[in-house]
Amino acid sequence: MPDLSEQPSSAPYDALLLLSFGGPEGPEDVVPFLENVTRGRGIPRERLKEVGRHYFLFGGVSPINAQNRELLQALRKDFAEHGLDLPVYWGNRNWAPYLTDTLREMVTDGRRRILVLATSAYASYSGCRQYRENLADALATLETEGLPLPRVDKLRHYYNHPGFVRPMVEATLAALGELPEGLRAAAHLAFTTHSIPTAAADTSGPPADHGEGGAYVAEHLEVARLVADAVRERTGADHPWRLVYQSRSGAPHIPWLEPDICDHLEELHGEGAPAAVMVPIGFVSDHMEVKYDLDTEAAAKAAELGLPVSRASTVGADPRFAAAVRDLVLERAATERFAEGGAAAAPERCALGSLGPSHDLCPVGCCPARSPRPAAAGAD
Ligand SMILES: CC1=C(CCC(=O)O)c2cc3nc(cc4[nH]c(cc5[nH]c(cc1n2)c(C)c5CCC(=O)O)c(CCC(=O)O)c4C)C(CCC(=O)O)=C3C
Ligand SMILES: [Fe+2]
Repeated sequence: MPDLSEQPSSAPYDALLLLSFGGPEGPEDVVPFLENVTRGRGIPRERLKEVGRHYFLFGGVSPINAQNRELLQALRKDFAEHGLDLPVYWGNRNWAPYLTDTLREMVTDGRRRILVLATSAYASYSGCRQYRENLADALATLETEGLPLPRVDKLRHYYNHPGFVRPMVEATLAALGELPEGLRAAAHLAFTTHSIPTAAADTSGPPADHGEGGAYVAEHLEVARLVADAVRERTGADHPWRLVYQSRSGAPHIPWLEPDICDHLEELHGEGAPAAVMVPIGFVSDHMEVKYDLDTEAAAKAAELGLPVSRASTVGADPRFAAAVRDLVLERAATERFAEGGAAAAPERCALGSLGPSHDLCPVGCCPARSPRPAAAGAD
């Protein structure tokens, strides 16, 4: 007889929603996609033309949707193999399947208590609050349609979860292995993430974390350190490392996080570094920011300099990441049951390093928008 108390329970949740950015799937999608991304965001036309060109170089197809389909399959497989009976849906901010359509489908299917996994591991306006605003907008649309409103909660940031960090350690080791053998031991590690305006970085995370760089920079530095330490333990070599940025947009007079990966490669070359590994810790899959900004642009810069580089892969649909999501779902479900008086104890919360597990509920003032808008799944 199976012990039913051993069955993993996601109660009170009745569905998981994978919430992502979305990307174009053909040349005719590129301009409407970019219009969706930049609606009301004041991105210079020149930058948009430039970014459109990146997509056209790849046939107008972003890899991100295929990667999310893979992640969806990996999650369903992991849940099924571990007896977790929780349907998984997928919706995007900027392209089909659109979040509003998915949420409508979920409600029509009878889902009333929804947990959200965003494909962004860190605190920031773009990676956290903007998704919460998108959820609020979608809920408002369902309300105007007279549909019942589900309760929506968002999983905590998972940047320091071992299921996110450990695949990146393996990926960094693999990328070191792609460098010429004689250059490996002294190769630099360039941990890279999306640049954001310094004003957005400074106010990222809960108000208590605000200050220079905010939670955004602190969380990335933590992951960089965790990966660098684990790599040193495995190779015995003390690779110099730095956190750098990529994919800057916005007006030139507005300060964004620096240095840019290309400037950093130039600096490394100038200092006589023998080789470098680019480790895109800021991204969950090898989407366009990785394929173009690193594999195309930064790789060309390195070739021009004569600096050997390789690039570590992101976690993507790694089974360890899928297992981490299951762990986070079960943890949050148990936390809710505890809060509602249905469980004897709060669950353990898995996190590497010293920052500790991130908050479940974004407090008031977490990653504020420039102009305040309704946001779901938080305290405000
Ligand atoms: C922090 C962050 C992440 C990581 C967290 C997360 O994953 O959420 C991220 C991810 C992504 N960004 C993406 C694409 C774009 N981001 C843009 C613009 C911007 N991103 C920003 C930040 C971030 N972006 C910011 C501050 C802007 C400026 C304007 C604004 O405040 O909105 C623009 C407009 C043109 C341009 O400015 O480059 C595009 C096309 C794609 C899809 C890639 C694909 O298609 O494979 C993905 C996963
Ligand atoms: Fe936040």
